Amino acid sequence: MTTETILDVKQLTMDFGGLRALNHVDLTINRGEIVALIGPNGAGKTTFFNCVTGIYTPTGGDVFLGDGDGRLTRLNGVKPNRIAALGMTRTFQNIRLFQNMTVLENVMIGRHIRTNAGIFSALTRMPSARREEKQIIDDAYQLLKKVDLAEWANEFAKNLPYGAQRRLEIARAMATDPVLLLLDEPAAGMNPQETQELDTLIRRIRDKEGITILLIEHDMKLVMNLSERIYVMDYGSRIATGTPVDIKNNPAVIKAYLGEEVVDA
Ligand SMILES: Nc1ncnc2c1ncn2[C@@H]1O[C@H](COP(=O)(O)OP(=O)(O)OP(=O)(O)O)[C@@H](O)[C@H]1O
Repeated sequence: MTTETILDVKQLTMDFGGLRALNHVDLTINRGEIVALIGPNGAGKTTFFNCVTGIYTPTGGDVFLGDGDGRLTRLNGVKPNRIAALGMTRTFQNIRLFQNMTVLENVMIGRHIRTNAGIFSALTRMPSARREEKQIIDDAYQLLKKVDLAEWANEFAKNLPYGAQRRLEIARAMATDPVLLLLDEPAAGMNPQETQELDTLIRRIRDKEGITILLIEHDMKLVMNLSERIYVMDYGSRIATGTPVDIKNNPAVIKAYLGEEVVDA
């Protein structure tokens, strides 16, 4: 652990009945890094996200969120909303937008977590909430600009092209001002052009917004291009960690992926 540590996961273990989905996994991320978590289907990647974001209570281990200045908060037992407010948010493997709300409203919902007024007073239009509401609209619009969706602000989410819906999910996750953003298969279902735009967007989020990124991804070309460090899991255990070059040439990784065309990117 260093003063730059944003996420420090120690010996994370998760059992589902007799199945050990995570087996004493350690993972550390420093401020400003783009890190990927990869592994064959069923390796435990999404379970890892669910445990660190408070959706599941792990069987064992510790999760600490850092502020990048040496202060760490232990997240064991903390609820997902509180974890988001502390600075870690995520997207999901399957798109989870409010399809019948506008693009702007989808981001505003994410933003409400950050404000005092909360959703109730916003919905009931209390006078005290009005100024805050205007601020939320402005902030949400600024966020849409950052993911190149400003021109879609008043469109229903369901009318967006697929790649744009995925970008909207990222904007909504960014609405809570995270220090660390967890992306679960952000390129899933994207065509090559959308994936290229996603690559540019993720870099921009890190470089311009200073947000640290951890992504789960099966698109090895994207992973190898984008990540500075990679963690590899198989059957719930961490089997390798290193730079993209290290990982490409790691025999344990090649063995885990045997039969899948993923390491030749
Ligand atoms: N809620 C649950 N109850 C029981 N078993 C579960 C649960 N969630 C995940 N598992 C099991 O845990 C293991 C790890 O699953 P997980 O979804 O974390 O893998 P993954 O690496 O994210 O896979 P993929 O790349 O296919 O999304 C699998 O064997 C899965 O069946």
